[in-house]
Amino acid sequence: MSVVAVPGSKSVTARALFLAAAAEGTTTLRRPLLSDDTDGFAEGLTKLGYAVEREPDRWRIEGRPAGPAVGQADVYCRDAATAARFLPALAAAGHGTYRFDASAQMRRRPVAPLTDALRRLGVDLRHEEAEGHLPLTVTARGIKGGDLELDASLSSQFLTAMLLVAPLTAEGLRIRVTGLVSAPYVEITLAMMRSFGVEVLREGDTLTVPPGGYRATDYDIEPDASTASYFFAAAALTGASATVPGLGAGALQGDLRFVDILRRMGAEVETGADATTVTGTGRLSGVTVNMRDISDTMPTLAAIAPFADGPVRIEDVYNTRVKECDRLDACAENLRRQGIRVETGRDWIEIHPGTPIATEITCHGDHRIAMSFAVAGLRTPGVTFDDPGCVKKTFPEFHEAFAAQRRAWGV
Ligand SMILES: O=C(O)C1=C[C@@H](OP(=O)(O)O)[C@@H](O)[C@H](O)C1
Ligand SMILES: C=C(OP(=O)(O)O)C(=O)O
Repeated sequence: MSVVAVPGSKSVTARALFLAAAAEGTTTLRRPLLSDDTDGFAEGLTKLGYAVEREPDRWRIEGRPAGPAVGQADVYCRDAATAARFLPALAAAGHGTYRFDASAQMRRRPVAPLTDALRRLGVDLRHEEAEGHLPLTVTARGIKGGDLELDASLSSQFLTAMLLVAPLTAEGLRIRVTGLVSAPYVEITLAMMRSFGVEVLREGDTLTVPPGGYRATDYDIEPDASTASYFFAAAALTGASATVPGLGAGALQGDLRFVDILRRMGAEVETGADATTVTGTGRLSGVTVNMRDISDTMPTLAAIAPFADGPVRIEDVYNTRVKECDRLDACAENLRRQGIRVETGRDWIEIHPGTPIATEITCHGDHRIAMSFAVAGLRTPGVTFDDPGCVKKTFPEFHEAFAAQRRAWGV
């Protein structure tokens, strides 16, 4: 058995930072993720005037339920969609002029359903260049609240942003949601809002959030389940065993369900109260899976798919085309260059069994493409990367940690 220390969850860290900023009192976050996305998020809060004190394993944030402490700020969200989508909502609840910009990669990703929702609530918001994309400026005078319809078919993050800000509005929000993707991320949002004192009422597709009520708390960040997928997949692929403490039956993140796919493919999976173990059995069968709920782990599965004994078909993942890159195309391109037969459609990919040849992986600046193909590289000596450093978005030490794990496994 090999115990793998996986860094903190990006999604939980980003939400905890927002909630801490919005709460009455001082919050301590334990074991936050230290990466480019979360560093960008924390820096964004600092720019908005929140006091964020950072020691490596403990961040302290002073909350301000009235919104940002400064009247003007310029926030650079880097590659982080959590920052680019959650922080403008937080800023809108304050009073001032706040500009948000991001990297070229993040500028290409959509924010329209969020910015439309804010505008419908009366927020003055201007896009500087392309409509529905960063850069944008919010001229905030608080949010009154009310009823909203929200299309979450491109990203659940638009819904999370509106849910998180809802208690800061004067009257609260009632949101009717359509087309939701990545639904488990909304469950993380609701569970964490509850930890900070706010209960959301659910009736079918409608979520009602009362005004007020966030309270500071001490909060432990669980390990990142999407990051854990690389170690679980590596175990399944090589016959090794990976135990990730801190991700057990009570974990918040839907991406832990990736192990159910590995189990269907032949791996042994044990889920304990506070840890999950995957052990490879030497068998990896083909599978057809719907990954709408857990699409950050689509590249993990796609990269190891050639080693299955039958085709691997992944369905209902259109929104992976609007992530750090077009992930369906990036997976297909790299697999084809490795000599693997691949078919793709609007929202699916099918990968046939084969023996990948060593090539340079084109990462498209996407951490998940790099980490996924590093896993598959366990069975393809000589794989290299055009941009290995792109892993900094969520796991700056990935290559070193993965190499150390490999030595521990002897693979
Ligand atoms: O809310 C979140 O923290 C996230 C939601 C998901 O995005 P989508 O809802 O855009 O699929 C996920 O892919 C992303 O990495 C993190
Ligand atoms: C899609 C991702 O990130 P985000 O949308 O938070 O930028 C990811 O981490 O795979």
